[in-house]
Amino acid sequence: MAQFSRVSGSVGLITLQNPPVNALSAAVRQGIVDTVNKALQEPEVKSVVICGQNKVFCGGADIKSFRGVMTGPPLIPMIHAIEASTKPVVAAIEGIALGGGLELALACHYRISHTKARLGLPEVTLGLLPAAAGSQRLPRLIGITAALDLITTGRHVTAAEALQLGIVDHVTDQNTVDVALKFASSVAGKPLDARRISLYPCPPSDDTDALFEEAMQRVRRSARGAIAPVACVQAVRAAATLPYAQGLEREKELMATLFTSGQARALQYSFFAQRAVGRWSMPSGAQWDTVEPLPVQKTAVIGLGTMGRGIVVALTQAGFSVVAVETHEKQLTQAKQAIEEMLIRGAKRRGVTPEHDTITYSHSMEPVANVDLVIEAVFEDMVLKEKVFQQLSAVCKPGTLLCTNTSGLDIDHLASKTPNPELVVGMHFFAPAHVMKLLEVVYGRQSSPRAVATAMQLGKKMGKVSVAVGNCLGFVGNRMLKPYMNQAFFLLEEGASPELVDQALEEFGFIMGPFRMSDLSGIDVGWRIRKEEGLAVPDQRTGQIPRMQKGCRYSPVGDLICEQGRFGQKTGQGWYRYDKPGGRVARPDPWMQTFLNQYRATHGLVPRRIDPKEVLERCLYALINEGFQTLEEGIAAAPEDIDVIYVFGYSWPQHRGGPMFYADMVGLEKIMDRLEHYHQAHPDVPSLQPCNLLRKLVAIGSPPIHKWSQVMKTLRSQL
Ligand SMILES: C[C@H](O)[C@H](C)C(=O)SCCNC(=O)CCNC(=O)[C@H](O)C(C)(C)COP(=O)([O-])OP(=O)([O-])OC[C@H]1O[C@@H](n2cnc3c(N)ncnc32)[C@H](O)[C@@H]1OP(=O)([O-])[O-]
Repeated sequence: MAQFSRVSGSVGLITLQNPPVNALSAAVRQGIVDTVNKALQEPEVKSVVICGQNKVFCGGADIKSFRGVMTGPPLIPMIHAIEASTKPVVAAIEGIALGGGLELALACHYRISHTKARLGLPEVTLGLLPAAAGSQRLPRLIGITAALDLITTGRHVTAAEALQLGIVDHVTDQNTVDVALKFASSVAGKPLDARRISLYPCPPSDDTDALFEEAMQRVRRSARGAIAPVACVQAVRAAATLPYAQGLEREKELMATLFTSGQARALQYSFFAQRAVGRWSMPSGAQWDTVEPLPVQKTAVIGLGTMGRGIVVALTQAGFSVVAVETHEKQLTQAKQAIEEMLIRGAKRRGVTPEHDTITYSHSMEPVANVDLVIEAVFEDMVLKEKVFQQLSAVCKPGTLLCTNTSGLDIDHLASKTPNPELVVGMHFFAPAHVMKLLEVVYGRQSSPRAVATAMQLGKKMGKVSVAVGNCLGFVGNRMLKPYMNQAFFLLEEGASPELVDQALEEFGFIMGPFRMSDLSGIDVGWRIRKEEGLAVPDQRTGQIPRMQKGCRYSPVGDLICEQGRFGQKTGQGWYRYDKPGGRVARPDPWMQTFLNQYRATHGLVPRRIDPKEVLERCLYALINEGFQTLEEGIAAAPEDIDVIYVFGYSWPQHRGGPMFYADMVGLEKIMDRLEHYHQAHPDVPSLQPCNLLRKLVAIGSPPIHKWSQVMKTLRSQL
């Protein structure tokens, strides 16, 4: 809806009303058409201000309506009527002006913004492009290069940057609507042609072709197969090369190719999935809106290795005081320096002053006595973690939450080492912890709902996308990664090369395939865990690591190259070779080919040609099958949880929605059939055997993903 009121005699005020973000639903669009007509027809009204209810201008088109039949007045004519108005129209921008919201403001003759407002055209993040003339007006207003940056990245700009770019005419920290009303009456009757952006020529560039060629290459490199960024470049090119009306037609054509695309569906699913995971629930029935989090101001981090340092930085940047504990003096000094440097870099990037004085460094636990929450981030060793939890239980004040950053060890076991297991939860950050958005909040059998609520709220305050999951080995993310990695190893045994496997998954959209990722994070990390699990241990009789363990196929290729000191980037050699230890550029290594040929010969394996399709199906379907298993067990509450974990923690390409959304797109029956096909070929690999939940969903006709949660409820009760 939109409300019209007359203010100070001659200014008409139009207020958009559709909380929480005044999205341009059919009713709002109709309201704008009606109120603009009213303002233009009322002779007393000399100028108009458009603002949004609740100090929020407009969050753009109503994303929730995209899957339905579009009703109500179309956006473009509505927006054109504003620009064509003979009375000046001023946009009073508070909170946000995003997508169609900014396009609405660009049709106004003047834009006044509050200092705290954020503006942008983020349509590309939803698999779309600015389709209410934004791709034609913005380049005309701020130039091609700046417009290309905002439209192909979808990034939000601050009011200060919007003023500097020329998107807004004035920024105020006063009441923006009042300032806009005063301004509107001051420009009443003034000529407006010079304020109609669609009439502006697009500022010329030295070499338009070269500029767009370079932009297209850049966008294609970072898009990882996403189509919307490419269409955005094409739309802006239309603005630079065509008259406005033709450019608008081109914008419409391009939007039509995107609107119904699978990628747009995936990205919009991902948008709502990110919001859905915030509405967490536990098997006990406790959930996000029925549990009050505990207050947290003072925090502590125990262990200042790579993860601990990142967590200290993330907590400090979120405004918490931190006690940073590292028992090794030398490690403490190095950590202090590293943390300070990260804070300075972060502050520079955000244009703020670095916060240093809220961190207390200590090599003893004493200063931890009065904190509200502790995050343990010591070496991934259970015995060491038990000792730390016992020390914390002795030092901390009653009611202090004890959180562990373990990436997969048993939360219940650690909790059993403390007098208050209800106050123990996992907070699994992803490296680098001050950069990666994902946080797995892991509840154990005795974790209290308040402990979970507190960890989830802390994650949100740290700017993380937090997902609540149950306790099991590897939780959700790492647990699903195991069958994915195993398939990658098995494919090497059967004839593939690391390059072939990685290329198939990188063409699918992953930033890095399993072997390049493993070289980055260190192949020895997995090797140490496999040794602790008793897998990577040679048989005393044969001296070889058995290829069948507990009746299941096991591939020791990763263990064998670690035994040769090939840990990846950090040693300059891993699955690939690098120019030096710490090198980043992976090059195929002839040594690897020789090693794999010898390994196959040793184990009587006859290599065969493996096509990328098989790589994708075996690695991704095994991972997806494990995902269904975690849903079946209730470790993951809903498919959205898994998909958000994989998009924000494991670089699953967002334009493919996530593993479970992808499974829905591919078709559950096909996934099950292909798994059965590969399981027949590899009966000693249980992770290829379709799990019950997948079978049941197929048996009842493969309902769409948004129906899975309700099906799971009944199925879990039957399973
Ligand atoms: C023609 C035109 O060219 C094209 C085609 C378009 O215009 S395409 C649309 C372009 N617009 C966007 O991309 C902006 C998308 N929104 C956001 O980025 C963020 O929401 C936010 C605005 C920065 C606020 O963040 P927040 O953290 O304060 O709260 P929230 O939890 O995110 O949001 C609060 C609630 O509002 C809902 N919501 C937010 N934006 C919405 C929108 N545009 N449409 C419908 N619902 C929306 C959201 O789902 C949540 O609902 P619920 O979960 O409570 O039920």
